[in-house]
Amino acid sequence: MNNARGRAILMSSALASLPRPHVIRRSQSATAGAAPRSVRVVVLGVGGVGKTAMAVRFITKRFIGDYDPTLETIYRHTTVVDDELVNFEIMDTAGQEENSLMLEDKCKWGESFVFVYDVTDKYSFDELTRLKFIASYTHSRLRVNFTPCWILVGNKSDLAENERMVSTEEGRQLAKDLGCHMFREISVRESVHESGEVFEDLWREFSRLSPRSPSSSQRRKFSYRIQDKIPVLNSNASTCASEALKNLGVNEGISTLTHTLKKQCSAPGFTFSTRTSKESLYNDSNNNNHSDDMYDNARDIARIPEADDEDSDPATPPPDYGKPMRSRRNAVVSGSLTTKPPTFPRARRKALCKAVSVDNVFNHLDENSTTASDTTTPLSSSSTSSSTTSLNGSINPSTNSSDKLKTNDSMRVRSSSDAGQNQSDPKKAVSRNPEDLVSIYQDHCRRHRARRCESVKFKRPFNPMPAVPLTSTYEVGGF
Ligand SMILES: Nc1nc2c(ncn2[C@@H]2O[C@H](COP(=O)(O)OP(=O)(O)OP(=O)(O)O)[C@@H](O)[C@H]2O)c(=O)[nH]1
Repeated sequence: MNNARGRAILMSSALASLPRPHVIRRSQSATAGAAPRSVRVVVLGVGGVGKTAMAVRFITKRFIGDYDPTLETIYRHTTVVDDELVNFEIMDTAGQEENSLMLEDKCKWGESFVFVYDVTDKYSFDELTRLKFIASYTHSRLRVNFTPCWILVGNKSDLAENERMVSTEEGRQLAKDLGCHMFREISVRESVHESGEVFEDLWREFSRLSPRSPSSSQRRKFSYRIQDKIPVLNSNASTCASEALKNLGVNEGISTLTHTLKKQCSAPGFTFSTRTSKESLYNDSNNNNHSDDMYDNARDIARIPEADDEDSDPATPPPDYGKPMRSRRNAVVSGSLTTKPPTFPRARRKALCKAVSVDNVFNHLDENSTTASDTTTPLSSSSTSSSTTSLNGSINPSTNSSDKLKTNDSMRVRSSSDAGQNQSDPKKAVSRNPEDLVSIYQDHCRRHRARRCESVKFKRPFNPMPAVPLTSTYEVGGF
């Protein structure tokens, strides 16, 4: 009996001397089962200073070597800072955006701000005074229960030795003059950790300044306008999207997709964020080209007849693809490729809202080829990741699209009275061959990119996709 007691005492003292297990301490709300605390960060700076590179480095630890001007993107990334789970929402703004009203909207959305300049570019340094003024002024007019954190970052310090135009001292002085809480000089290219440290320091300072998170009603108030327009990427979205496209045998678009991660998927109908409403965009005088593109692409793919569409037959009711989606607001990106188009007026929404798999396209082809009618039957031909199994292994990823069907006309199915004509006209015939669908899809990618590049708003140089499948210069992944 005494022996047993002695052993128990020995064991408990041995256990007590063991190191305590590392416990991730969460904020009170997190332990209570609620979401981790979060902060919304807006990264501002002129084009090419490395905003996207910095955000992607923080999230993926990888460096983007190429430059592709950003459209807007919001990244969601959850990580542990000082034993606390933090959810970062990082808005990577377009450095070439010149619309200051849009900028005000973004500033209202943000809770903390990172101002980035390039140490080899004096202009990017000087511009920050204006950007900081807009951000400060916008925030001073809001009634919010938090204090934003401001950080000034000088990037590309690896080039400083030969090309520096802004000294470290000047950077520090500007941070002081602008009332920034911190100043950092970093090289996103050379250092894996410096980018992360910027965001981690920002979180520390923000949680010191504002121990309580901004209320959700406050957040919602500023979210709707912005998040309806800007795609949201969860930090594993790019991998899923690339995989889905690869499984479909579509190489084209993958490099854009992974390259940007950031930037919107160039494939028409494939949108990362589906919270875009055509009506709301149209009502907003600041926005036009982007919404037009999204609308046109979705319409092109689904072939929804328009009143002013030459080929459309107004008497033909839109096809019923099932129950329309109720609320786009709930359709936040969940990290996978989605083909849900933007919200349209009810009649079009009915036709557009259901993502149609490649299998369904084949079914439609079967149905329509047996229907005797003189009308053009609209078809939807976008593909979801769920459809990939049917094509797995059956598509050669290195298919050259140049000798495949090219025009959008091939997306239509004519009635049986046209069938003979279609057979003689390869452009109008619809092949059951999945490779043809891939080439049609690739063609859409190309046209979409061209249209977007022509957009005056974003001032993007025209850079058509080569017909040869691209190999990415780097890989984004590891989320
Ligand atoms: N040498 C060097 N190049 C960098 C560094 N950070 C980014 N770059 C390069 O700078 C270029 C622009 O980077 P981005 O991250 O696309 O710039 P951005 O500020 O997002 O530009 P916009 O999208 O136009 O707003 C890319 O070619 C990057 O590879 C760095 O620390 N050192």
